[in-house]
Amino acid sequence: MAAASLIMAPIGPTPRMPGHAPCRARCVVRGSLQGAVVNSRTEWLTSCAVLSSKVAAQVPHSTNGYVAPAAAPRGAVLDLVPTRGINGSASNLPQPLRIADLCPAPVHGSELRVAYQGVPGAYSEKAAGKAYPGCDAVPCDQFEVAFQAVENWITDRAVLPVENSLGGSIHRNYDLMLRHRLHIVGEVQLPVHHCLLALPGVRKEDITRVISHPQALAQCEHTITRMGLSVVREAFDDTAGAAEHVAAHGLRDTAAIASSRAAELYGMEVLADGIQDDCGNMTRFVMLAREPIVPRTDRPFKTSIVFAHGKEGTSVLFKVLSAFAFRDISLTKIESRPHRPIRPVEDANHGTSAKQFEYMFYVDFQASLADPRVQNALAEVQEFTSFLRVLGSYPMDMTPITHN
Ligand SMILES: O=C(O)C(=O)C[C@]1(C(=O)O)C=C[C@@H](O)C=C1
Repeated sequence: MAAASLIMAPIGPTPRMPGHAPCRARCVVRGSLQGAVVNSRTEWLTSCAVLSSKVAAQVPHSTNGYVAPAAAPRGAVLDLVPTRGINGSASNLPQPLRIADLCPAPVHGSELRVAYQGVPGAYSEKAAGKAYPGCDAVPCDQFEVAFQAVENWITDRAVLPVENSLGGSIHRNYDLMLRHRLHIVGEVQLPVHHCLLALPGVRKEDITRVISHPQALAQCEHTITRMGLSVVREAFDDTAGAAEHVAAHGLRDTAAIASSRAAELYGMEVLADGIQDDCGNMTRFVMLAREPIVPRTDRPFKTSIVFAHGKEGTSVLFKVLSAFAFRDISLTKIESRPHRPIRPVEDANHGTSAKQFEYMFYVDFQASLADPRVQNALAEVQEFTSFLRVLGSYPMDMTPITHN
């Protein structure tokens, strides 16, 4: 266990943030409901509020790492600032903690609050329900906000997409996992079945524009072309948000790619069903928490790590991968992301100097951190690398997938 505890050490629990409310705090609703105080969870949900951040260094024209759409401002935006002390008093002075504030996050199921990116009807909301049946799914307007919601004790978990069988990795979430101190505690795979939605009475011939999440547009690219629609495609924050936008603005020349649940929620009609380019279209989501779970060996586990090449020496990537191969540990995924600083490379023979990208490597493998083979492999990997972090060791999603 020595290797594992050494590696896990820098990722301690996230402290409860002073000045932030525990889960059931009252919150200020901004936007069109500015100044209103949400008194109950029901009011919160019916206001269809979307958690919004004061994200430091936020890129103004980029959402989810994609080029921003010409999106309408959200109607109601929920800020993370509590209006009252944690005990409900009107004072801004720090209030003493009560027993209730110290209650651990509820275990699996009811009352667990789970952050997801998007609005109700988004696939991520469905993934949150699959991961934690009966949970309170809390919509967030950006991935970053979902991370902050967990870190600041607004929610107990976040469920976020990391890869899709057609579109590949959702890089933004890989970068955010590195920047934040949350732990992967599980994964869920969700079949993604897209529909083309329009306002009631609108025909396919009326449509000149299709809007959706960039991943959804990419997943339906060929089908939309094959349907012979002469449309421009525009990126939107999330699939259900695109449907909500068409409905809210009465856009009769615009269709949205979203789920059939989004159609029901926003009063849209399904013009075409199952428009994803592959009927096996699937997105993998990870569940994130403030604390890691205790790894076990009595069921299939996956472990996700990230490391940086960094140290001098050759064949680092080869050596790292060999550490797993020699121990018969199957890798399920490897992803590389550029990160700063870019390294200057001198060529002594030609007297030139060039700059080379440095990378973070994300690796998933099919074994538990409690397995001695994994602990030995990681101890070895630490020898070759300048940075190593275990993002989580968690049960694999083994539920049979049914595509409808
Ligand atoms: O927009 C949504 O509905 C989402 O949940 C986001 C998202 C994604 O980020 O990939 C999730 C699943 C689908 O692959 C399409 C979009």
